[in-house]
Amino acid sequence: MKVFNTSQIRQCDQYTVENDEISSIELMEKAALACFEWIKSQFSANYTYYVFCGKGNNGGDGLAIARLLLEENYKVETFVIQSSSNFSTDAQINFDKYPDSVSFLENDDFEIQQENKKIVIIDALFGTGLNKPLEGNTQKIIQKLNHIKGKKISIDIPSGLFSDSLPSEDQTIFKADVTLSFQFYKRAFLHVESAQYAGKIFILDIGLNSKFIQDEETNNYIISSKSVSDNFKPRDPFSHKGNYGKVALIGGSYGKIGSISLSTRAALKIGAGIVFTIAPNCGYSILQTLAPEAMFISGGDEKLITEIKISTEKTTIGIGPGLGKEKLTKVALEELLKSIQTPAVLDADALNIISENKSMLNLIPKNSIITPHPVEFARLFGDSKDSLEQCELAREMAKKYNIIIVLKGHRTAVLTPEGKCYYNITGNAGMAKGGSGDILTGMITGLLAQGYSPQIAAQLGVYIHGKAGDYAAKKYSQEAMTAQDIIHRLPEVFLNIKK
Ligand SMILES: NC(=O)C1=CN([C@@H]2O[C@H](COP(=O)(O)OP(=O)(O)OC[C@H]3O[C@@H](n4cnc5c(N)ncnc54)[C@H](OP(=O)(O)O)[C@@H]3O)[C@@H](O)[C@H]2O)[C@H](O)CC1
Ligand SMILES: [K+]
Repeated sequence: MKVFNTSQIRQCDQYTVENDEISSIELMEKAALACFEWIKSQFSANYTYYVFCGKGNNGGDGLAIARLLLEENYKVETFVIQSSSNFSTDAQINFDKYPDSVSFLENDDFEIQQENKKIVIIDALFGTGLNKPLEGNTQKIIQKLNHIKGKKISIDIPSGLFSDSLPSEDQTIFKADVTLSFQFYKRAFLHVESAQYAGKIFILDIGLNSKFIQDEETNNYIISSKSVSDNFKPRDPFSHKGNYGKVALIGGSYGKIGSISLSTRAALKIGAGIVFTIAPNCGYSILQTLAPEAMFISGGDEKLITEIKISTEKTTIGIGPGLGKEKLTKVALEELLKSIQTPAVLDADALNIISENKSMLNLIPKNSIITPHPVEFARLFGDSKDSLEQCELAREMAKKYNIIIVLKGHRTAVLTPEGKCYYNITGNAGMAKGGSGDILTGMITGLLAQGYSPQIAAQLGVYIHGKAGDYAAKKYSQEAMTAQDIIHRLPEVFLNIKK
């Protein structure tokens, strides 16, 4: 699913009006109707709706939603911000059509009775036409709204938030519980600094022109469930274990055998045919007990990995979880990287070792997948001022080193050597716990071994990982779920991927 910037969304809007049998006012009505239907499906008529509208098309949406609510006898109070700007053409039409009186807001002296009242505040003040940070009266209005208790819904985007950039710390922005946005994710919804204002995001289809959407180029995408099922390869009934690849997960050190055992179990559970674990000898009994399906290969020492003895020709390597950064381990990693010709997966301490020996970056086989969290990424490639800048730096580094970077975070992003960015929108805060990353490493390595291309293995890996995490949260709660529960919920994910 493509992510467009504001100017592309505007062009798509315009193209739809010029090429389809729909006028801009009809498109606004369609957008308002989609919001109204959503609201109706969630809230009863016991609520009072306070609709705050600007003078642009976002305000036009708000006025149309308020009218639709009134027409079905919901209790509605509508406010329009008084400003020197005129209404946009379509907002004016909806203002004229509004069957009740509206209150014009000169400043923040409006009153909302909160006692014992179920209230919904609808924010249709500013949308994608925001041209500068809010100040003066608009700023005061939004600050006041942010202090009122009630359900808060933003139309298209929280007012005060820009679609394509991140806010500064002192920017005033409406804080929504829910954002009902039209047709596309906006980039701001995919970065933690801005997404926190949007709450839960629902993308409503308003039928914008599909040819435009198909032809218009972008470098940013969402990994959709459709792309996952399109790329997913069901198992061949005539196959044997040799058809599903050979994996070697390498890592663990004294006290950190758990991490490589999680990777091992994830690789097994994601469908890899044959799995080896290379770990220090202290991990032997633990690994053979926790993952009896996998074979153990000694990493050469009791407590750390000093040698990696595996033929890398037909084996897909995943290295890093719990590895440690001892000098002998670094040498073993260096030797391994020099010997691999095919893409591998590098995570955690494998990346930390490389960040302390930057020349090793050039040893990473092309099309390999590295899976840093933001701090590991910064150690490798330097600091960034925010997550958007870090994402752009990752895009450059993926191109420069010809690798795939899985930048983990609130919305994990997969950056490719072609400069594309694929955001993952599955997953939840219950996964922000030790061990989740080790599982992702095992999953991506297991998918790569099964013959998925590195880019698809990375995309499927992050999507499936997040989806399994969502099932785990549903069953055990975000608080009580642990990383292992992500592995346990993989069956639901596979049973639900359309084959
Ligand atoms: N394809 C779609 O997604 C559709 C989107 N719709 C809705 O349209 C808006 C975008 O509408 P637009 O009219 O372009 O812009 P806004 O409504 O967001 O805002 C324009 C008005 O806001 C004033 N403005 C802008 N920034 C500020 C500011 N910092 N302080 C005060 N006022 C500001 C601006 O005034 P100017 O005088 O500065 O021009 C305008 O008055 C989109 O978000 C959707 O909600 C369609 O309805 C359906 C299709
Ligand atoms: K808004």
